Amino acid sequence: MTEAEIRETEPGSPALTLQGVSKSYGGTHAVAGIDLEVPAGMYYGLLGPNGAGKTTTLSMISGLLRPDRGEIRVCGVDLRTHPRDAKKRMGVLPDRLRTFDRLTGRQLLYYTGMLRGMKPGVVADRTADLAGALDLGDALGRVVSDYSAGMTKKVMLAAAMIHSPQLLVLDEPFEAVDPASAAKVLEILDAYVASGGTVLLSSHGMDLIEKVCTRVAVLVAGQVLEEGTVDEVKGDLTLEQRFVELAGGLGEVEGLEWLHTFSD
Ligand SMILES: Nc1ncnc2c1ncn2[C@@H]1O[C@H](COP(=O)(O)OP(=O)(O)OP(=O)(O)O)[C@@H](O)[C@H]1O
Repeated sequence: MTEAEIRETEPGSPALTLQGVSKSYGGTHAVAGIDLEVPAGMYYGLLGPNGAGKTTTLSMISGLLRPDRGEIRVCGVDLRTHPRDAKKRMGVLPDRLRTFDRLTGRQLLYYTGMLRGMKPGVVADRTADLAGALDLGDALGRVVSDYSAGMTKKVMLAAAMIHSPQLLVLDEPFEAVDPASAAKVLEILDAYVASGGTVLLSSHGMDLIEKVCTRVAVLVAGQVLEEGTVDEVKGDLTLEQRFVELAGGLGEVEGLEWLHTFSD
């Protein structure tokens, strides 16, 4: 497919679909046959308590893990049968900040651009734009292993966006990012979504999800317990209250009385 064809996703056609997707690790059913449809041109939130299967789901979507069963389509392209076509439509910020951290920020973005088949001049221009927008200018000459957690996240976000994909898959994009930088990243993402891009994000920040997402899916124990617009899912509650309810409520904390008797 040509770049022009790639850009021409029909308005309203899904940016991502999952059908019957499952993944087990030994005896642990991390993701148990989920269906999801993420419409194009919106923020879509994937929520769930610790261990619910969010990272496993995002890793399968980004092609880092192979599902045991089920089908994943990125802008209509089957990830299993056409992985290159599907992956070039996607930019990914993985959960753990594993990257080629012996490279400088500039080298990492150059390397990413080359892997994406971009022209060096375009990579250089976009690197300058992204570094300016994300306040990374001074850091580009330093190796990524010397970055703070927030700076690493920002340079990896820049790497996810450099080839202007149709879908951004972001696992906890704002964790460790300071509020001023987070506001800037959101501004960039808002403009991206307004121009038809799709952001699938996983976050434990309920306020953020409630503020930016049009639709959400709540994953609990590897299954989609609830899916819909934010208003549909939260009903009369806040999204956080609804999340706690779906995750099984607060329960009583018992058996930690020893914590209240201090040792010498
Ligand atoms: N590599 C692995 N090997 C074995 N079990 C795993 C592996 N990765 C994840 N799991 C298990 O799969 C389940 C889902 O984990 P996953 O990391 O997808 O959850 P999550 O929703 O992203 O959690 P969190 O919010 O804590 O990041 C958990 O029970 C976890 O222990």
